[in-house]
Amino acid sequence: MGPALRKQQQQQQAAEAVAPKQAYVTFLAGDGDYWKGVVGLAKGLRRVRAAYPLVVAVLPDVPEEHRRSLRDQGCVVREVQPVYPPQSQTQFAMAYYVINYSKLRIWEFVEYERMVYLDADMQVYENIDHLFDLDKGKFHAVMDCFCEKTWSHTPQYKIGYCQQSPDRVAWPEQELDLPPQPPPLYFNAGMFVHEPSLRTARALLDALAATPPTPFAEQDFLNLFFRDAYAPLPPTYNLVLAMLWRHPDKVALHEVKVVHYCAAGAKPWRYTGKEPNMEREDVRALVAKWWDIFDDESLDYDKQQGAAP
Ligand SMILES: O=c1ccn([C@@H]2O[C@H](COP(=O)(O)OP(=O)(O)O)[C@@H](O)[C@H]2O)c(=O)[nH]1
Ligand SMILES: OC[C@H]1O[C@H](O[C@@H]2[C@@H](O)[C@H](O)[C@@H](O)[C@H](O)[C@@H]2O)[C@H](O)[C@@H](O)[C@H]1O
Repeated sequence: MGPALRKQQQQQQAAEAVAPKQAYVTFLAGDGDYWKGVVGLAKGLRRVRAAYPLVVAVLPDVPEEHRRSLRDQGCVVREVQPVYPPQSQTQFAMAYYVINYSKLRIWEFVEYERMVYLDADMQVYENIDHLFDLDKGKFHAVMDCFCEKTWSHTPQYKIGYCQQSPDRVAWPEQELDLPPQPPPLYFNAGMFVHEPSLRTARALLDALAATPPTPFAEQDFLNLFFRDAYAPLPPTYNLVLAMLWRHPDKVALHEVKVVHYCAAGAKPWRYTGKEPNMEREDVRALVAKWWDIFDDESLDYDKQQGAAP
């Protein structure tokens, strides 16, 4: 090997040695408008001086124009192949949820030791880099809420039980057609801390092949797969918007670090304010806050001279 090639290889090894082994990661599918959510997220992470890059797992159907917009915002764009659940007649809570199984590909990003996953319909308003220091071997995520209509297929919705306020409607002990215990703690799969590993990636896909799909698609599956490792985080790290009207006593908006715009009609880039609860002042303010960041050109990657997003 000539001296020039040896020098280039040493430079490459030196660069790899300092490359961050940790990153934020999100998922983008289709040629629709979720890319705007990713751009907002990249700018939001830059605004809070996140120390790590934002990786975007994109399905092959994401157009080059959208990928360019993400790269222009400093994102690391990684194409992944879709993951599908076994064939079934399952009715997903939302028909498009079937593509969300492809989120599982992020366990294959083994150039990173630890990643924080965030849905593209989320925004980070305070620095959360400390999540990368949480205990390893656990699955850190925020508990979901069972009160929205999207849960109407579940026994807990039917009796009005929600893990967010377990004392509001106690789980009946003697109901014949109900399990004797409430469901195990269940997380929202819009934000979680995970450790990429090919072994785990393989185990996830093998388990998926043997698991009949259920209404909340990969979220149900991840709750099943990580049921013994789940470690709940406070709702400040993933404010599922419905908490504002379903469990207002559990929400202190000034403490919220991450907002998840997952209620019907809440996606800021499509917001009309006409769907139920979308006319609320707190929701309007959170949507306006998202747009303030999205429209802030000073947060664009090129303006920050390559600062970490
Ligand atoms: O057409 C779509 C639908 C979903 N997603 C990705 O999948 C995530 C989960 O979907 P969604 O946010 O709609 O679920 P929700 O949390 O609103 O139920 C999104 O945030 C995106 O990251 C996407 O990229 N394109
Ligand atoms: O594919 C299933 C999805 O399930 C979850 O969304 C749900 C959940 O938050 C419910 O509690 C809400 O009622 C509902 O509106 C919302 O869509 C995740 O946020 C998303 O990333 C994805 O895993």
